[in-house]
Amino acid sequence: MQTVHDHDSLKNALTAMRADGASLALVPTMGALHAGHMALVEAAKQQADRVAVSIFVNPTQFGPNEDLDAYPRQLAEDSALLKEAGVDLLWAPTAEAMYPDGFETVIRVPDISLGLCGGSRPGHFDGVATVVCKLLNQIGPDIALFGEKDYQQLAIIRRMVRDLDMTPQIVGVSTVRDDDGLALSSRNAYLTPDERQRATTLPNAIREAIAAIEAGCEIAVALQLLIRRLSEADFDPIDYAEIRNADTLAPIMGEKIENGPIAARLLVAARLGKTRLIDNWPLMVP
Ligand SMILES: Nc1ncnc2c1ncn2[C@@H]1O[C@H](COP(=O)(O)OP(=O)(O)OP(=O)(O)O)[C@@H](O)[C@H]1O
Ligand SMILES: CC(C)(CO)[C@@H](O)C(=O)[O-]
Ligand code: BAL
Repeated sequence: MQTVHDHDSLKNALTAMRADGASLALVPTMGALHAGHMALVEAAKQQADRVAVSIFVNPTQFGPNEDLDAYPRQLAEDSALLKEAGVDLLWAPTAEAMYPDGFETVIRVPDISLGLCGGSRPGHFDGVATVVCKLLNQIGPDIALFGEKDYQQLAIIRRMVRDLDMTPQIVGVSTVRDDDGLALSSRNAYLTPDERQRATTLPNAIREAIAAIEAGCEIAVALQLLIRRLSEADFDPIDYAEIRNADTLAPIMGEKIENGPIAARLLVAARLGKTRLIDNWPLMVP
């Protein structure tokens, strides 16, 4: 595996990797790799001849009071994992390489960024869309893979790529979970042992709400029960618990469904201690 930190080395590495006409997949990450990231790498290997992974803790997607400084950074361990997994290229740009002096362009995908994580993390998705656009331009992959755990992010990237006529195919990968159902996330490392146990309330409450809705319970009632269960497990604040159209992310809330059942997603974000957890699950709204 070749590891590069600057644009000239990246260009040379890509030219060599592409010389035989090989197809290329990109897996963008912020590092602190876990089995969720490695599932993206495995899916990438199935779908392309060569795999590139980027690791960049992107400052522009963190709000002023968020965890940019605390975010885990472990390039040596990450690099060993990627090498072991058969990754061909690790792109780990410096902040200066990504954002040179005078950098000012912003990519905004305004409607899909409204609400959900975009509501509780103002500006977050401008930072994500801009850096993903740059990563896709820098690497020029045939496909790029993203986790469904960050469902709104995936929808925003799909829309950006479509709107800007970008060529990579965007592939979504199912959420990888621990045995007890908690979605893997680099931020789970912030949880105390006690919080880690209580964190399972999040996927459990989501699945219960979905079972209730699919059995005919009113959406508003099921969401109230979900919020109550999270509060009882000391999640505070609960940033959102919403049901959205699975494709467009348009809200679905108590209106009469004319052409039901429709494919939807129940999405939740809530804080447990100092850790903000997100999760989402598919459902059919009858
Ligand atoms: N449990 C998971 N299953 C599948 N994909 C995942 C999972 N966790 C993260 N990913 C995906 O990996 C990519 C890189 O994510 P990132 O580096 O932010 O990791 P993370 O664990 O989501 O970290 P964070 O704690 O910041 O949310 C994203 O496309 C993300 O959706
Ligand atoms: C897509 C991404 C790598 C952009 O910084 C980040 O938001 C992430 O890790 O999900
Ligand atoms: N996994 C999404 C990146 C973030 O929360 O900033």
